[in-house]
Formats: sequence, structure tokens, C-alpha cells
Amino acid sequence: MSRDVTDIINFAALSAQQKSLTGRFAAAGRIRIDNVLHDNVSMELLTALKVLDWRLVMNDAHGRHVDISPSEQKRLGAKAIRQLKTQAQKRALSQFSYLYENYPLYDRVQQKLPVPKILSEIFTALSHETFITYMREVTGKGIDYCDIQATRYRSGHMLTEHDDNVSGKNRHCAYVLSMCAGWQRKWGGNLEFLEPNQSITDTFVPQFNALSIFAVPVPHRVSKVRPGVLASRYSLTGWMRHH
Ligand SMILES: O=C(O)CCC(=O)C(=O)O
Ligand SMILES: [Fe+2]
Repeated sequence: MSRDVTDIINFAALSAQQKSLTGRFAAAGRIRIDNVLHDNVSMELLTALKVLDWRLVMNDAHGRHVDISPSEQKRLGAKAIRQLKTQAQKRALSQFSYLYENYPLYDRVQQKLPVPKILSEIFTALSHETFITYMREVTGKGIDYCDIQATRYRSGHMLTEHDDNVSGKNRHCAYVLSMCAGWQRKWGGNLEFLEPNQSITDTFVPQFNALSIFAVPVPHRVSKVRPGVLASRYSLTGWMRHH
């Protein structure tokens, strides 16, 4: 049997923070909410994330999206993948670039493809009326559903400056449910909020079971995970949208 939204999302924690979050979102356009999932759910999610079939995604020199399945990664081999990574990292110095791993949860659900139960339960909870109503109250925005993907950033991965605004997608807010225990800011992989004058106004270091929400459009990036870092930066991320 599937669990109810209240068995997934820790509404007691959300209600306790609601007033301060509403004030902060109105003032700053971004917030972090701690302890969003129940403890047992967050542990189950982490277990599932560790064994997902991760695809490698990046953009090429012409800005085209490249998406490499696990079997294709195996076929290409470690040397070819390393070369692709090096090229992406070079491009990141001069143009919009990204390189990370993803699991397209929303797309898979839309296409009626199988997904791990825990991921499907969390996706359902994030688009449940109870959670959407809460988010509408906190952000003051006309959200009615969330799309979702899982992401994994490992050593050398990054996402350079962008603002999430894509015409026709009706993205009101971006969200990142960060699922990293013991992440250190010196490892990179930090979510940074940017201003035109080269300053970084805010840095969200990955945490465990913490939900960041920020208004779209706002310039931001994920700094490169430092070479040699062995930990994985896991998140569930997407946009709060309206139909
Ligand atoms: O993972 C993050 O912290 C942010 C990801 C992001 O900005 C995006 O996918 O557009
Ligand atoms: Fe983004």
C-alpha cells in the first residue's frame, strides 16, 4: 500500500516554520526548509538514490543537450567519458555549461515507465494539494504542481550561471531537496546566487533533507565539485509550476 502525503512530508516541521519562511521568502525570494521528509523516508530515499540508473547529462560545444544512458556510458568506456568531461569543464570557463548525472523521474512517470516506489511516493507528495497549498501560502505564487528529477553531482560536475526561465514552462519557483549528509563547503557543489557585478549574494551548501526554494528568474549556479571529492551530491530538484 502507498503511504499518504502526511507519512512522507513532515508537516509538523513545515507548520512550525511557516510564518518565518513566508516573511523570508517575501524579503529575499529564497528560503531553506529543514527536515522536510520524515526521518525514515529520508533514509529510504538516500538508499534508493545510491543505486539509481544515473544518466550522464551535459551540453556540447553548440549548446545541444547530450544525455548518455548507463549502458551507453559502459559502451563508450571510461577514457571517452573522461574526455567528454574534460571538454565540458573547459567550455564552462567561457559559455553556459553543465555536466552532472540525472534520473528523469517526472518524464518517466509521464511515460508510465517503472520508477522506485519511494521516488514515486515523494513525487506524488510534492504535487499533493496539501503541500502545494502550503507552498502557495509561503511563496505567494500561483503554483499548482511540481515537476521533478533526481540529480547526482560528482567530482568535476557543475552547472554554470543561468536563471531557470524557459518561456512556456510557467516555472514560478525552483526547488532543490538536498540529500547530502556531511557535505563540506570546500568540496564545491554549492548552490550560489549571483548578481550582475560578479558578487555572490548567497551560498547554499548541500545538507541532508533540506529543501531550498527560490524565485524564478534569479541567476544562480552549482559550483564545480572539486576534483578528488569522493562523496556524491544527491538532490531531488525541479520547479513549482502552473498548468
Ligand atoms: O542542484 C542545485 O542546487 C540547483 C540545480 C539547478 O539550478 C538547476 O537544475 O537548474
Ligand atoms: Fe537552476
